[in-house]
Parts: sequence; structure tokens; C-alpha cells
Amino acid sequence: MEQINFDEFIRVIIRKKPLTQGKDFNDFKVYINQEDNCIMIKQSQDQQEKIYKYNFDTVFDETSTQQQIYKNAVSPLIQSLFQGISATLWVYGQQGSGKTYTLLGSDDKDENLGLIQLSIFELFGKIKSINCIQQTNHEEFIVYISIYTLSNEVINDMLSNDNISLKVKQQNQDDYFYIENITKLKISNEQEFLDALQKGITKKIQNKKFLNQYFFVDIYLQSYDKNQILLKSSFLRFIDFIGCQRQRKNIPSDYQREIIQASISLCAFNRVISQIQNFNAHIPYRDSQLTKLMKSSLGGNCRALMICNLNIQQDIDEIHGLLRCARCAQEVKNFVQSKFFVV
Ligand SMILES: Nc1ncnc2c1ncn2[C@@H]1O[C@H](COP(=O)(O)OP(=O)(O)OP(=O)(O)O)[C@@H](O)[C@H]1O
Repeated sequence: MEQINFDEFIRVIIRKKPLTQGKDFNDFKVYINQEDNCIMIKQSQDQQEKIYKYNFDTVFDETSTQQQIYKNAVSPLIQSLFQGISATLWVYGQQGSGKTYTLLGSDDKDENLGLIQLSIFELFGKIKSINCIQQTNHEEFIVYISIYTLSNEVINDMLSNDNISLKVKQQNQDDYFYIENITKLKISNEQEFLDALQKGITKKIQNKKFLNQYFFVDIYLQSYDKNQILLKSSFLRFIDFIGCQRQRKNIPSDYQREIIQASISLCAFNRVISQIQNFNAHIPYRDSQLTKLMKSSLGGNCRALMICNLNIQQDIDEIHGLLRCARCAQEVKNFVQSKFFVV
């Protein structure tokens, strides 16, 4: 089987959230230029008007639809899966900026389906069309999924009825990390996937112990020849990040601890990115469970896509912080390879 190799930077997409009623800051304006993939911020500072410009791979304004984002961002990753190339997509942004909406959509209309559901429809559609045209070289596809959360450095399996925290392991020092004993559920069609996803979301919501949880959905695609020999193996991992947030006074100490822990994993994530950018020999993937699980997409051999959800009704310093982080991420290069994966 032909091996595919190429270098590719993390692709960063900015998605602006539609305005809602509420807090408005009037001392700055944010302009989204989709043609030039640029964001311009005009801001009064020290009685002067200052202009900041940020360029990204792709920029979507508030009129963008789930389908547009899907076609631009995720569909190419589904094509890669069939070549044995894995990918990770994560949504990043402030609390309430639209991360979960982007990944999981909303129940009101079909056109608001999330990127995860749209992916599974395309994946099974493609499997069906390959099965239709295959005659002699029969290739059988098998799809598995895992759904889990990460909070306070604890990993919980959303497809298991137990509430045992799972361990992140590594076989050899330079290998990628995997989760020991995670449920990998075999899925035969779109409806089985949607049922499993609903089970995972319900268990996450019922877990009142943690308010802030990273939510992971891993889709594995394996293909076998007619003698049941494994031909290709790849995965597509979606991560709904915890919203970046500031510490506030007068909130319960447990919650305060959780916010600190969440910012520790976000700091570890940003530290890994900056060490890769600085070509450091040691990259501190081991500093958090999040960075262990993201090793293959931060300087590893996966394709990687970060969707940064932007709510311009936030504080201007938070907006600049977010855009600076997103700009750093797009300087990280991965060495993408098609291969047999064990994750
Ligand atoms: N592009 C959009 N179009 C319409 N509604 C949106 C859009 N983005 C977000 N919303 C709405 O804004 C609200 C907050 O969005 P969402 O829960 O996805 O934010 P979040 O970033 O996941 O928040 P948190 O960090 O708290 O998990 C929801 O009611 C969601 O439906």
C-alpha cells in the first residue's frame, strides 16, 4: 500500500458568533474580511485610534452556516481518513462563544446539525458508495467510536455505565498516548452513531460533579481485505475545549479549583505550542492529560484543525488574547503520514 507523507501546518479557522442582546463594548470595532481572511480591530487607546490586524487560514463571519464550515473545514479530513490519514479538530474560544454549537449543533433544525453529525453522514455515505462500485478488490470498512470527557485531569468514559476514571498510557517513550480500557463501540450506520452520541451527551450533562469538561468524540475507520487483513486504519478526533475564562470572586471553591485546573491544561496546551514554535528539543506533552491526548496533532503525524469561536461582545483584551493564541497555533507544523495507527 502506498504511503502518503506531507508537511502541513495546523489550519486555523475563525468563526464569529452572531450578536446577542446584552453586554456591548463600544470602545472598539471588529471587522471580518472573509475575502482576505483577515480580522481588523479598531480600538481607542490613550485617546488615539489604534488598528490591529490578524490574518488566518480562513475567516467566517456571523452569517456562516454549519454546512459552509463543514464543507470548508471537515469534508477534506473525511477524504483523508480513507487514505489512512488521521486528524484532530478542536473548537477553542471563550465561554459561550459557540464551540458546542459548532460541533454538536442545535436540535431545532436539520440545517443546524453539528460538524460531528455531518461527518458521520459523509463517512457512511462514502462507505456506501465505495461498496456499490467495488467488485473484485473487496475492501470492508469498520467504524468504531469512543466518547469521553476530561475534567480536573480525570478521564471518564461516556459510553460505559461505570464511572471509573481511565488512565492515559504510552507504550514507549516516543509513542503517542492512548486511553487504557476506553469503550470502542462498533457502529454500523448513522442512526447507531446518533444514539451513541446522545448517550454520551446525556451522561456528560448528568455528571454534575464537574461543570467544566473537555468533550471528546473519536471516530475510527479501519479497512480490511477479503482475508480480514488490516489495510488502513485512521481516526478523526473532535474536541470541545473548555471555554477560556477568567477567575471570578464569590464562586464556590470547588468550582474555583476546576477553573484553575482548566486553565492549567490550557496553559500546558499553549506551552506545547510555543515550545514547538521555538524548536525546543523537549516538548512538554506530559504536563497535562490534554496535551498527552493531543500529541499526534501538535507536531505529530495527524492533520490538525482549530476552529476558534469568536464572540465580539467580550472584553477586548480577551479577544486579543484569543486571536494571538490562534495565530501561534497556525505556525505549528505536523508531519502527516498515512499509516497503521494505534491510539
Ligand atoms: N453561530 C451561531 N448561530 C446561532 N446560535 C449560536 C451560534 N453560536 C452560538 N450560538 C448560541 O449561543 C449559545 C452559546 O453557545 P455554546 O453553548 O455553543 O457556547 P460554548 O462556547 O460551547 O460555551 P461553553 O464554553 O460554556 O461550553 C447557545 O445558545 C448557542 O445555540
